Formats: sequence, C-alpha cells, structure tokens
Amino acid sequence: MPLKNPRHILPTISPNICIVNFYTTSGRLGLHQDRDESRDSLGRGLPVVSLSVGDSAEFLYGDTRDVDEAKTVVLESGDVLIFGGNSRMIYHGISSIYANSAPKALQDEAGFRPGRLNLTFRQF
Ligand SMILES: O=C(O)CCC(=O)C(=O)O
Ligand SMILES: [Fe+2]
Repeated sequence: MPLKNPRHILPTISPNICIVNFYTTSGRLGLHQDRDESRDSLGRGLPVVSLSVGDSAEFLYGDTRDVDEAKTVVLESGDVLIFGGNSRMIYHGISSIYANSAPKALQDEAGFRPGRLNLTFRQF
C-alpha cells in the first residue's frame, strides 16, 4: 500500500530553531519530552524533525518516562526521524551510541570525529 502523503498526517513547519547535540561514544540522553516550544506550537502538534549524522544510536520512545516500557529504534547516519501530531509529546531519549558504526567516508574524507551529531529542527 502506498505511503500516505505526510502532509495529510502531520502539519508542515517553518523551522526557526535548530538544536545541535553531539554525543561521544559514551553519550546518553535520558527520556524526556520536548516542551520548550510555544504553547501554540505544542498545541498544534508541530513536528520535531531530527537528522542523525555519524555513529548509529539507540533511540528510545514511549508514552511514559519508564525506560522498561520504551520501544527502541536504531537511528543511522542520514536518518530523519519526525515526531508530531498525536506523537508530539512522546518521551524519548538516547540509550547508547554504537562506536565505529559511522560511514567510513565520514571519518576518512570529512574528518568527522567518533560519535554522533543530531540536529533537531523545530518551529517555536
Ligand atoms: O539525539 C537525538 O536523537 C534526540 C535529541 C533530542 O531528543 C533533543 O535534542 O531534544
Ligand atoms: Fe528531545
């Protein structure tokens, strides 16, 4: 079945914030909700658009702050994860970084240091 047009699922954004996180190979981020955007933005469920570069990471997500109930998805270099609409207030975090999992060209040709870069684009 063809994927639905995302515009029918999530509102579009004009991002005016980019949060940049760099994780060393021992880096972690505890389960949290992203709630620093405006009430209007949160109320409309405007999505967070997350781009991963470098080493792969285990991304946890769930409806509660309970790590044991959270699901996991591995985010690889180049992956874009979008959460918005009914999922805008999910708890999420990073439980581990897989050392040496980045594409070799990133290290060899771009001089990317070991670890993971994450950029999240948001509309305040
Ligand atoms: O590194 C990630 O994939 C998540 C980052 C995050 O949750 C945040 O910046 O609020
Ligand atoms: Fe977050």
